[in-house]
Amino acid sequence: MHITQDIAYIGVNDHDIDLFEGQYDVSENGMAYNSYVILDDSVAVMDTVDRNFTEQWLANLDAALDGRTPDYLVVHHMEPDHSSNIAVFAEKYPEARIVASPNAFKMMENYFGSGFVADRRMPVKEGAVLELGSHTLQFIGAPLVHWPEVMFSYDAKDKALFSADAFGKFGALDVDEDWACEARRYYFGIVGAFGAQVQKALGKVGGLDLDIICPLHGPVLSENLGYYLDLYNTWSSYGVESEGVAICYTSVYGHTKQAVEELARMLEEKGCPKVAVSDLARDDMAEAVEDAFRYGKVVLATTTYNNGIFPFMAQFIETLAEHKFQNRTIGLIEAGTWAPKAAKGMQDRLAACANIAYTNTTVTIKGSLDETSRAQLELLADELCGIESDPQLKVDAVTQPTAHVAPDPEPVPGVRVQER
Ligand SMILES: Cc1cc2nc3c(=O)[nH]c(=O)nc-3n(C[C@H](O)[C@H](O)[C@H](O)COP(=O)(O)O)c2cc1C
Repeated sequence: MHITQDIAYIGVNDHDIDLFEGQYDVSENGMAYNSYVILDDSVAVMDTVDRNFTEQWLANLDAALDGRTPDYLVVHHMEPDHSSNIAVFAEKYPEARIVASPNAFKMMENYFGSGFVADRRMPVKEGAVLELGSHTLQFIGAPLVHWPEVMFSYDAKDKALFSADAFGKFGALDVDEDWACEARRYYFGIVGAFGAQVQKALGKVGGLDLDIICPLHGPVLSENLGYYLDLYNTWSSYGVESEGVAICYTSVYGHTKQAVEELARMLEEKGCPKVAVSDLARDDMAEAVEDAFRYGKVVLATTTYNNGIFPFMAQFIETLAEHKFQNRTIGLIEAGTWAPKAAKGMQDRLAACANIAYTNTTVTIKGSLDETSRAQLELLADELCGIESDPQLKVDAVTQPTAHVAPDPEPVPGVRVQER
């Protein structure tokens, strides 16, 4: 498939994969491993593909070469889903030179043995160029987007940016689906922790005259590139992409779930533009992470669990913190039967996240929902929707001291309680 007159697509679709990078569920729509070839006076192949698709990729390459021989293999990223066939390529095309960052060559030795292609290496650094004829490749360092060795390359003739994993998405190319949802889940899962480095890379490409973005996963982007660049700028600066509330919860016996459902209904009734609800034990946690980054307000609802918080919520907050979750407003709903303390447990873990604001209202469910906790839910919904609450609601929401439970009655002399 030709992308431009001289740039051909030679990648493959993977519908056998269930978990990408060992954790992201792609069992429904698979993955694409993209590879390209620039056919000019010289021929440059841009990255290889996953080791499970060697034959198909070589056949695609062969067809695109149409009898020609590659002069270069340009390696943008060394993750095995792109680098696994470098050794196969090097053996099949012994004259071709390998172009990559110095760090990439170190990784090649780790994967393919010391001295690998030592006599055919072309290490390139920031700003280096490779003349192919009418096409000139300019190399742009993009370290930690998302591995240390990553680089982009820019072809001035076709105004094409080869962007490594940046601007990629989950999903094979023979599946027709919305780009943003699976690109957002992919970004926050895989690149999310490296926002500062993505910002730096965006700064380098911002001034380029771009017509095409050729990522290593997902479709080639060739229209309205500003939409994609703006999204990457929002995501990598940890900005709020959409107005709305993400509610992420856990519940064992349904009481916390009931509170979440009542809160979601209240938010919708009060005009909240979007309420995204995730059950952290049953839904895809990567989707919940995506929603937590997408919206500016997040409600975390969980049960007190052996004096701590429920494991899925602990894992979720840890994942958010690992991905540099920040700049958000958080509302907390805690459940407990005898000593609710999940709110503190969640806040202690969220202390690792920067610039987190908490709502004034925390909802405490002791056993099951009652008038007080329902009033707290209403207060929380008002606050999240920017609505001034009825003063009476604030009174109703005050947790009454626990009704004094009378001690067991003293045994009446002479009356024996039947021991079971
Ligand atoms: C294994 C287990 C441990 C719990 N530990 C506590 C606890 O330490 N303190 C407490 O107040 N409630 C504890 N609970 C009760 C829950 O916090 C919660 O009140 C109960 O599960 C009802 O909420 P749910 O219907 O949303 O699950 C525990 C529940 C379970 C299942």
